[in-house]
Amino acid sequence: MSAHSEQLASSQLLYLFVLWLIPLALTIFLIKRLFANSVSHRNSPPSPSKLPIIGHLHKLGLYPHRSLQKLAQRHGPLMLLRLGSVPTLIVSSAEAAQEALKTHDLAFADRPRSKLNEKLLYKYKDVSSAPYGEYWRQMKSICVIQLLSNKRVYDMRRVRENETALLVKKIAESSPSVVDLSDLLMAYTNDVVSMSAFGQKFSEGESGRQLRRLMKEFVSVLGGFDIGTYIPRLAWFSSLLGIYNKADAVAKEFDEFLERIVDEHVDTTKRERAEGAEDFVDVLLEIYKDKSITGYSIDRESIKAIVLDVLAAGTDTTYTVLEWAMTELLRHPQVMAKLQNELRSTGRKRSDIIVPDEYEKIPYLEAVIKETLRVHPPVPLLVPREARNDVNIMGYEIVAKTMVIVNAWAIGRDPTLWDEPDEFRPERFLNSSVDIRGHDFQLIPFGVGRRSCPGISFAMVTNEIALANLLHKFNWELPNGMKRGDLDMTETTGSTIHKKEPLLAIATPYSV
Ligand code: HEM
Repeated sequence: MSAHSEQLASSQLLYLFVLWLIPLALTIFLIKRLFANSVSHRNSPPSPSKLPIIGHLHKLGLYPHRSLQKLAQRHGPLMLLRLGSVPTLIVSSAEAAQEALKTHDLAFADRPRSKLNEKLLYKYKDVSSAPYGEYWRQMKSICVIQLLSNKRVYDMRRVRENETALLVKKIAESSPSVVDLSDLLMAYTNDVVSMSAFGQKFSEGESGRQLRRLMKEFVSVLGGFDIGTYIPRLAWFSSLLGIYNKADAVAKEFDEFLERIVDEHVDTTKRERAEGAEDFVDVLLEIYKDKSITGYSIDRESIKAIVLDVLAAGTDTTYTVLEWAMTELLRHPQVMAKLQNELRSTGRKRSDIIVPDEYEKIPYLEAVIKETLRVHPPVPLLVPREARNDVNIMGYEIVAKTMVIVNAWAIGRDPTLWDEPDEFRPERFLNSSVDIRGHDFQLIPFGVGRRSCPGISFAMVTNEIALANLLHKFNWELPNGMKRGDLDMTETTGSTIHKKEPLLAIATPYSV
């Protein structure tokens, strides 16, 4: 979802606030030094100099993945920062990521708590923020086995095929005018996710309008910066800004929306069931009614929390890949031409919707998507973890409750792992076994281990079918004589990184 401007405004306001704290912090720092006793330190990872109260918060800047990469180049692949009062381990190399996420997967399998997560995510009853433990294990296994397994994702192919056909139709009808690809791709991914989750579209009708507005507000509040998370005694400032009241209001309205969805599914006569497959709410209600399916019961709140997770974790992230892939293809016409040749050389009819799947692999298409995930991982710092106990990692002692941030963006651009890491060159994946499923630590856009993303297959097939058809059926150029070097690559701020300016392009239907 796009909440760019709100996120930017709130980030900038908070950033100014953090800057205002610097003189205060410096004064306290000097006073403390005057009275300081020598303190014994454990063998902690290297840490840049910090300020009292805010610690290293001021070093994050508007693009933390970039600032942290620069810091790691000076201080090493394991750094210990203090974000306010929160000790935070920053992991910036493939080797360190393997140590943290594989060797010590269990120790780092928790998520940090925050007041905003608590308010917006049903008191941590969703999968992504749930504390590590039995409840999380049950919810995660419902996602992995019941909702997002390869079989379920395959069974839901009609939704993807219909939405892809619609996307192609919209673009063909707009030709030769300029199309806002960002807007179209966001509508496509959001509709695939919401149709799969509960059989309704984001882009249509009154309920779609409400959902679009709600998601925008939800992402803006959840992705915004809450100083109270890092400096609890300054939580009053977040209250003053109205952040917590806003979170309560959004949570309440979202809950009413999800209640209605669940009610409509309970009373199947009230809704037209999508042809063919069940949606996620149907599956969750079956488990709710019959605990023998999973061996444990779930309540109504868990159903709503899982659906909310799917919307929050699945829409923005999936769309971002398509937007950056099309941006890079427009910047690299020779890559686009090579992909089009591959797609068009197989003797398919122009009107057919191409459905790449496990039976029909399209190697260069896969390579383009992997390269996009390497250069533009949608969630560059993954989702923060938290140490469940004291851990010794690469000779350093990490204390329980330390937050862990893995800079997947920096790892994907590490020159010791990748030739010309800033270049978009899908060929690097053609004769390589490096994959995105969390076994190759130089490419981990979906995370690794117990807490890794359960939506990989869903996201990959949703992106592959759309990209294959956009490139098979159309030739693309930039509008108004724009040169490819002029394409604005500025990123948005926030936890999921989009292109800041919408991607505009002209499509011409391809004819043999
Ligand atoms: C390109 C698309 C996507 C990307 C890049 C992505 C990335 C991620 C990342 C980095 C994590 C945290 C992993 C970790 O801590 O190791 C995550 C977790 C998660 N993702 Fe995704 N995701 C995507 C799509 C999806 C989709 C489509 C769904 C659901 C339909 C989904 C559902 C989740 C859930 C529920 C979690 C929490 C897992 C847990 O805490 O155990 N994601 N995702």
